[in-house]
Amino acid sequence: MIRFEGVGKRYADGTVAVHDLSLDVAEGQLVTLVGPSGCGKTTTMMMVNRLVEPTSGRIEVDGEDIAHVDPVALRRRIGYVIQQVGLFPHRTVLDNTATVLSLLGTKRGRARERARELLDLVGLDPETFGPRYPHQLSGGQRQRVGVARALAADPPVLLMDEPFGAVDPVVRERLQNQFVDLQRRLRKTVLFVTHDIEEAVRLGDRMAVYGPGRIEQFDTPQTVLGRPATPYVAEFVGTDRGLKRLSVTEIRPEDLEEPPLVRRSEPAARAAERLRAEGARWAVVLDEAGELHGWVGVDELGGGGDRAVGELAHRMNAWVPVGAPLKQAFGEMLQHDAGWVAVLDGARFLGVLTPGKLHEALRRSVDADARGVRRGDVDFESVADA
Ligand SMILES: Nc1ncnc2c1ncn2[C@@H]1O[C@H](COP(=O)(O)OP(=O)(O)OP(=O)(O)O)[C@@H](O)[C@H]1O
Repeated sequence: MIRFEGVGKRYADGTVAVHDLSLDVAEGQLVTLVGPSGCGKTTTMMMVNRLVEPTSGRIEVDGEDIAHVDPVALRRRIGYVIQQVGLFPHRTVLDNTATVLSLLGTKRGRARERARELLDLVGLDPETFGPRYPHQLSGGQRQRVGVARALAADPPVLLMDEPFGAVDPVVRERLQNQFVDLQRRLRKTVLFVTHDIEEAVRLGDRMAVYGPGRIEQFDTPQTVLGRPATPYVAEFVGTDRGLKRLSVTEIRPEDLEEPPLVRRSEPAARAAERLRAEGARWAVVLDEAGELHGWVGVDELGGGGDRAVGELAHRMNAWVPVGAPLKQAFGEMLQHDAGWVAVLDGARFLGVLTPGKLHEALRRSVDADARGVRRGDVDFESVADA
């Protein structure tokens, strides 16, 4: 959708901001451009909507060489969100959002209706926030208006230059999560500039790591963190890149361990006998529908006679949905002081994730057929009642 072919930019004073850049951004992908200050990220982005003209190479948007496209027509297809949101101070939030549509000739009533939809889309109640003026909003809310406004003309391409840079870390994380949700639905082609490695990792389908004037690595966050291409990238992503990978690797069903299982309605003594024969010391307790009820120790079952397992079971609060990041599973383990977490698909129990399996999943994330993966030993000893 966006293609850079040997693109360079030398400013009039001789500064080479971008040197021989080649990069392909596929349709519907979000690519983060990350790197230290002054490495050419903003210049790269501004060449796409022709606010800056390249001095060499060519840039295509949707197969068209943009050097031959009228800049105004080009910008209509490209939403632009910047850190200094640039809202009109004397216009309401609703009018600010509708501005682009009005400029494009949309009738006033329709433009305002669409603006309401857009505010709703970015999580701002149009009734509450529409009539307000920009100074009556928090920084995070202003940024959301900026996103709504950029989406107004429904452009297939979005350029975002440190859009969440000016807000505090808590608000920034909320904006990021919300934007991830939005992007999942809208599937725009997005170039997103940031100097925050966490943000680049969290948001990007792919990330381009910039060194001075050139790209050092262009790959998925998992690969950049797991296999930095150069010492420069390794240093840039940080010594805690292993931890960062936990937040970008999802739990898959094949990562899971199958623990011993008992039914809630099973008589305790019979369950104990069966589990002892299997050499298990505890088991996960499921109800009749296969949903997680809790866990129980074999010794507790042993004295239970005819009572149903369910009466003796402990509740299990350490669980995560399948597809959640490994970081969330790790967090649950720590919070509940548990040696494993249950993984659910909706309410259905799928299996458990153990520290060993978590380690395997991390390896799998960079190399699907990693050889020599150590089998994780399940440490059922350390299960604690949550
Ligand atoms: N109009 C200009 N004239 C001359 N040099 C410029 C101009 N704009 C940018 N530069 C220089 O080009 C280089 C790249 O700037 P650019 O803004 O693209 O970097 P960046 O990676 O976006 O930085 P930051 O993260 O600080 O925003 C810098 O050395 C900058 O000083």
